[in-house]
Amino acid sequence: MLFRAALEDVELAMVPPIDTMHIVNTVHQYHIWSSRSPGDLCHRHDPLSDAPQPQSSSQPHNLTTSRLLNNPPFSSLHTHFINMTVIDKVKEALHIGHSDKHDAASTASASTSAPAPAQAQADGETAVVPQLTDTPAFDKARVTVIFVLGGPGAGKGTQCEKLVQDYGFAHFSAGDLLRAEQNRPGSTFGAMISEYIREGKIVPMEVTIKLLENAMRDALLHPPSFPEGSTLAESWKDGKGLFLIDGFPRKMDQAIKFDESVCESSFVLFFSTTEEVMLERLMERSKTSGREDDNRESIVKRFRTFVETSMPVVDYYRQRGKVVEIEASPPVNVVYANVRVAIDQRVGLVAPA
Ligand SMILES: Nc1ncnc2c1ncn2[C@@H]1O[C@H](COP(=O)(O)OP(=O)(O)OP(=O)(O)O)[C@@H](O)[C@H]1O
Ligand SMILES: O=c1ccn([C@@H]2O[C@H](COP(=O)(O)O)[C@@H](O)[C@H]2O)c(=O)[nH]1
Repeated sequence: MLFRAALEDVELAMVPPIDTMHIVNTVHQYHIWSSRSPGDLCHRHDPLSDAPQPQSSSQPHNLTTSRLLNNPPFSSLHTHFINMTVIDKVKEALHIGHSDKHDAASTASASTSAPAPAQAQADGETAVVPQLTDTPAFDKARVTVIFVLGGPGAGKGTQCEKLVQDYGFAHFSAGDLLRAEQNRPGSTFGAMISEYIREGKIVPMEVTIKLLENAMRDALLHPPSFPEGSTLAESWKDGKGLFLIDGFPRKMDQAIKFDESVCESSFVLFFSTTEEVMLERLMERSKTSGREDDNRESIVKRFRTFVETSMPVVDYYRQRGKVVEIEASPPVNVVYANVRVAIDQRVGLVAPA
């Protein structure tokens, strides 16, 4: 079976038999849960789940997609799913269109080159479509979110590490969370994430936003500990929190949905430098990083995605006066001195000397 899912509270008879897209949307609208498996990220068994308990197979009204697809008038949808690649299947289940030229081109090429293991993994597993809300999970008066953007290898992670040390931020890299999910035993999105990362493409927003939201929730529940009464402790008191969200949002849909369903960001730290500098840094990093996308072919694709898909996000925030641009070419400590000025001015935090 290609895409098994447990649908809660829906009877077959209740699903209106209209066209294929309508059915896919209907599938998406109802709650789709996976069986859950242990994971170790941020205290969660499943970092994509916001349900307190796994779905029990004995629950009433438990309708699998396989049953749905095998029943007329849905069987044509079944055939449709059989002919799809991993990325297509996920896009369709998440009802994401092939809206931009780059995505369409990359998907087309993936459809002829999808690796067998990825296909096998997607074929045998349960689909999880994370559900995002229409209202923010966190109050921006208590939770400070700073987005950290810049091209691949600009030095975002390096600067974030220093900010964590000095200011007590919780740092979540969207790429790291995706890689952890990719490697989590039992993840139904592992193969899909791997394929997107290798192609330098942006994973469907539902997955990334849910990973970020859950990581933030866990950090608020288990805040870092600081000496009582210190400025850093104050930042995490009474449900308050300070977050660096690194390498996100990379696409406009993510930017808008994160604001809507997680928390409005305060501002964007944007690290700018040339592709030449970034390429050199990434090639150096590739000697030790073990990252499957730290190779020349993936790096070129990532650069293209950055220019075509992510720079419009930076421009969107720039038009709203929310971008602090930092020249990222100089040595780490020179860059960091400018970062500190920006943080001190914009957040009003004072790091220990
Ligand atoms: N200012 C700098 N000068 C020289 N090297 C740097 C500088 N900043 C970071 N580096 C090095 O460049 C490489 C990329 O840095 P880093 O991993 O922080 O980039 P990134 O923007 O987080 O990358 P990605 O988007 O791919 O995750 C690392 O090996 C890091 O040590
Ligand atoms: O919001 C995001 C962030 C990242 N990705 C994918 O992950 C890789 C690696 O990201 P890094 O920030 O360089 O660690 C990126 O190329 C994307 O494929 C994503 O899909 N969505």
